[in-house]
Amino acid sequence: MSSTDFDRLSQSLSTGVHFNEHLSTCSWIGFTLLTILLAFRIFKPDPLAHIPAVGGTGSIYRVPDKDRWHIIVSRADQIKEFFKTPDDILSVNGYIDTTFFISYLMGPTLMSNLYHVGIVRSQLNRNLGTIFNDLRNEIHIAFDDNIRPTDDWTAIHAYPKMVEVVARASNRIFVGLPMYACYRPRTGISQNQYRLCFEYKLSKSVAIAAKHLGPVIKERQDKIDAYGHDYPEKPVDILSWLMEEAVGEERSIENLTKRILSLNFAAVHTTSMVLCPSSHSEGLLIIYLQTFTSALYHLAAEPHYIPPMREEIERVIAEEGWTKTAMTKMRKLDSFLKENLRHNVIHFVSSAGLTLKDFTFSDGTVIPKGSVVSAAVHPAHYNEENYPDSEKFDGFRYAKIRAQDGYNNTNQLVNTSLDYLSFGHGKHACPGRFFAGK
Ligand code: HEM
Repeated sequence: MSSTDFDRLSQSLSTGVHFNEHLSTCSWIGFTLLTILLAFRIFKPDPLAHIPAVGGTGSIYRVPDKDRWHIIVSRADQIKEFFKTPDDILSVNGYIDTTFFISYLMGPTLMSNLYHVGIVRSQLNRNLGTIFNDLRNEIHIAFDDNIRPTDDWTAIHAYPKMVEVVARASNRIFVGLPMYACYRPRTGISQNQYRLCFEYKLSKSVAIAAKHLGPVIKERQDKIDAYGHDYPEKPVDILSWLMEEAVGEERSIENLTKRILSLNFAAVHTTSMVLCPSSHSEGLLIIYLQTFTSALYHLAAEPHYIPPMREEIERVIAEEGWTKTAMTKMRKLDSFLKENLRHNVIHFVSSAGLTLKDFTFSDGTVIPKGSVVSAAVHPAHYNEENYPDSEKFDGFRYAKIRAQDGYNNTNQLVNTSLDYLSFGHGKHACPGRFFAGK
């Protein structure tokens, strides 16, 4: 706009003269620009045109997500390629960040520095034997508090009870007893406050959780300052390991709290239910299914599984006592839980990733940069070659395989494979599955 135009416009605005005229000129310019933009959008070549939409034929297809297309890979050899693709081409974290807006909502370092995931993968898994008694104890009390023995049948809504049990068990191991005490309803903390501790309600929740966690972190920090990281009676829990590894800003109460909340999100909402990485996508009709809740429901539907599992549990405990090793000997129980995840978990896709570069499958299908890609679970879990009579729920399917010579250590709940994708597979396979399996 020239200075004369500008002067004229200012004059018009101040006097009100010719204002409508200017307004209509601006509207025309806006309308023309919009038309050009729309034309570009409509006539721009679609980079995904070569990938058929769901309902067509093809082992790689796309389904509409709420804001983008989601590409699904369904053939076994392509799923194998999918899991082998390096992170700098297919990024799980890129997908999580662009879907859940973690960097925007929780600050950039939560995604750029995933040291808490490493802690689950190494320290937590290495210490499962040490924490086993605390975990068992907590589950015991949580069940007693939530499902009280009665003389007669009592109706219970299983899902909220399981969320509570899993949240308490997880947080006993995440932050230890003093902090965990604030979660306990019997201490007077309201149910609502309790929920805020483990639900993801962003800055307000972070602030509330930090208020509870702050004194615990401070007390531990004082001991570290006085005695170093190996101070006497140091709790064996995730908060201790986070405090050992955190550097710089990550040591702040707020940032440590965010890590704990983030792990709660990963643990609680998957163990009590299954949170598919693409659970956001209404277009995919992703179904949340309660992992252990669905196991309980299945047990109620097929109670003939109860006596053999009970017999096995009682026998193993009589021989071994309640130990982590004893758990590994309960093959029927393990098999039932694994079959439940194979058969009942209808999270249609596993392990979503965002392509950071164009990527070409060996059959020549090009996946353009910026696409979301997932592996389809159904073809893997219902493949007749791997699972004879795959449509049938066979609670002891895996126990029967493990009973064969040389197969004892295979087909366990925590084993992932291209045929079993409930915990994902490959380098990003769920690191919390060993803990969840306990
Ligand atoms: C039955 C319970 C659970 C199920 C079904 C489950 C399932 C999954 C799945 C499907 C993934 C994505 C894997 C991939 O991208 O390939 C995942 C990732 C993850 N899970 Fe779990 N999970 C469960 C319990 C837990 C628990 C208890 C924890 C924490 C103690 C946990 C921590 C994580 C973390 C940190 C990741 C991200 C791993 C990475 O990106 O490298 N999960 N989980």
